[in-house]
Amino acid sequence: MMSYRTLDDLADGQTVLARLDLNSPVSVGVVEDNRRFSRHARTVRELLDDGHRVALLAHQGRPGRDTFVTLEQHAEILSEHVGREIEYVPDTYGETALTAIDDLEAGEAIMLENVRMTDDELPEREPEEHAKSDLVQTLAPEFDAYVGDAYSTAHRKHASIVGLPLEMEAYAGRVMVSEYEANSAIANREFDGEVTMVAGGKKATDVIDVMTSLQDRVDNFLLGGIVGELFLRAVGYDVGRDIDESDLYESQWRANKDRIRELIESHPSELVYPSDLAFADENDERSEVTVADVKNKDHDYLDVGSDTVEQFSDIAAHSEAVFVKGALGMFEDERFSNGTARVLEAIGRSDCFSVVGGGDTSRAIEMYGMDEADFSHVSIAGGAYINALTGRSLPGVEVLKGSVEATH
Ligand SMILES: Nc1ncnc2c1ncn2[C@@H]1O[C@H](COP(=O)(O)OP(=O)(O)O)[C@@H](O)[C@H]1O
Ligand SMILES: O=C(OP(=O)(O)O)[C@H](O)COP(=O)(O)O
Repeated sequence: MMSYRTLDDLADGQTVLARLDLNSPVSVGVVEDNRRFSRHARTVRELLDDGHRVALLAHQGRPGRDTFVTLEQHAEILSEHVGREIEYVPDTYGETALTAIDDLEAGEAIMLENVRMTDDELPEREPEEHAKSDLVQTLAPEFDAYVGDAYSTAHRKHASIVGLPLEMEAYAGRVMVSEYEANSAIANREFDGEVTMVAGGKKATDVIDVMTSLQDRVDNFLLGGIVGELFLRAVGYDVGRDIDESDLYESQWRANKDRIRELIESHPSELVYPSDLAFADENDERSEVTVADVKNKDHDYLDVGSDTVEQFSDIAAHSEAVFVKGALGMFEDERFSNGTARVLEAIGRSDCFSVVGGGDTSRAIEMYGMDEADFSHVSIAGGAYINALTGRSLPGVEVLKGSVEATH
């Protein structure tokens, strides 16, 4: 359990600065709604229903990227989820922002401007350093309390994540609590029965970080995606290749081949390889082949095959806990969704403790008609989820634990 204060400890009638993570996909300048809005809406709605005066702080993208936009659309989307109007303020901590904060009435919320549009936010610095910044020194005195809800940014030492809570009475929001407790369960090995991890997707280096860290805590690593292709290569089945101009296969092989070989040598029985794969045949339809029958790299193998799905589903169904990082196939193309969707369904049907992490992978749940409630927890974090799985520190969590005496 994380030692922290929560909204249950917040006194009545406070002026609250709440840091959310509403960082979203942006296509041609349009911010896409996603589960980060619905999740953070719970914290915001609770603060408003309890009569607090609320200013929201969040970020979008990074300078120089096409996802780096204002939070005007975020305020509109969040208002829909909260069911109350949240006024967008095109300023973060200047006079316009301070006036808007001062004008807040009980039960009202405003959305301050993208905090990454300030100079103080982004440099990775120690909390004590960030606490001295203009951003922190200007905003902190305007509020009674800081609510840290941005779990999916908690791996960043940014001013609004680690500086503000050092200068204010800090509380963990509902997203922070649920994400931290679910995602840390595997690192703390809170299970007696079999623990299984679905290790897939295209960010192989991240996944291999997790596998290396959890190698003594996980009983079955179900290998798929590019991760599965890399492990198959290490045992003599070189079936993978870079698709189009992507450099996801060869570069991640070079970067990880030694660690892959170390895992194979130290934990051979925990590694469960795909026994068959799927590809698009000459009619552009899904076709399957056993790994042993792949003669040369004449296809892009974009999913695990049906025999693999059956084996993985059975292992997952008999596990006490299952953690998912990365998809088993290129599920966005329905022809290659079988691995990801069928194994997720098997996990959802079982009574195991299940956590699905990663922005892309967790999207498969809605895409294939599953319900988030089928799983113990569906994380909205990517990097922070990796840190939690590997037991690495989350500065945004540590500062909440340290800033006030523990009450939980
Ligand atoms: N065999 C494969 N080849 C290429 N891409 C794959 C393959 N299998 C899965 N993927 C891709 O992996 C992505 C999901 O994994 P990843 O991005 O690593 O995880 P997340 O973003 O959920 O943390 C999906 O977008 C899927 O298209
Ligand atoms: O989307 C985020 O991280 P994620 O892609 O690891 O989930 C967070 O908002 C952090 O964003 P950043 O990786 O630009 O610091």
